[in-house]
Amino acid sequence: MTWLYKTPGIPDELFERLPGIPLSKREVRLLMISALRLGDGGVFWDIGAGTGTIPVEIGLLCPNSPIIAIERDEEVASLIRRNCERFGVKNVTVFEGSAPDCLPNISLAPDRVCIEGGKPIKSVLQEVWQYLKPNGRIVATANNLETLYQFSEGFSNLQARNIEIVQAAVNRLETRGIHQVFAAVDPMFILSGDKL
Ligand SMILES: C[S@@+](CC[C@H](N)C(=O)[O-])C[C@H]1O[C@@H](n2cnc3c(N)ncnc32)[C@H](O)[C@@H]1O
Repeated sequence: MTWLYKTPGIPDELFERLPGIPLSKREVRLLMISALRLGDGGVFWDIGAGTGTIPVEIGLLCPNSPIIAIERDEEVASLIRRNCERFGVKNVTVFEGSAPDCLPNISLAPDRVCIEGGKPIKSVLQEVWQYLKPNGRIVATANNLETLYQFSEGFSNLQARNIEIVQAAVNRLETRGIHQVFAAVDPMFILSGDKL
């Protein structure tokens, strides 16, 4: 099946999933994409690409951008390839490796980076910063205070500009038994910062 709509925000259930492999929920994904401030043609790295929702969405939005999806798990890397095929995305290269160690092997320097995996966090951030082009931008996600703090401190130490942190709280209406209840979608912190 090829997804034909141009607006981002593909419904979660349209992606192929693997048990236990996380997926950024649609509403959170939209905030991440917005925070990236993409331009078609720029090089994009997604570190810890998981199910591949971000490379798929960005591949559709920016068909002229080289997109590198970095994923340490071989099975998950294959899942990303299948999701790209499913949505007809042709400009994603899946790079199997563990960040930060694998990053020097990527030949194209990025204009935009999304950090969703990799430890220690500060080493990943420092390594990415070295490769990030001038006027480049990093967006990182955190679902706990420790990660939030490490990214926040990491951005400050690197003297990133225009640091922003947004905490999204999204609730979806669900049917539970005889009731319609609002269920929280994984609360997420979205951090972003620019390199001069
Ligand atoms: C939270 S998931 C990303 C989900 C993704 N946002 C999506 O919606 O499809 C994080 C992924 O990072 C990968 N990962 C964790 N540490 C990594 C590392 N050091 N290098 C590369 N990938 C890593 C995990 O295998 C996992 O698939």
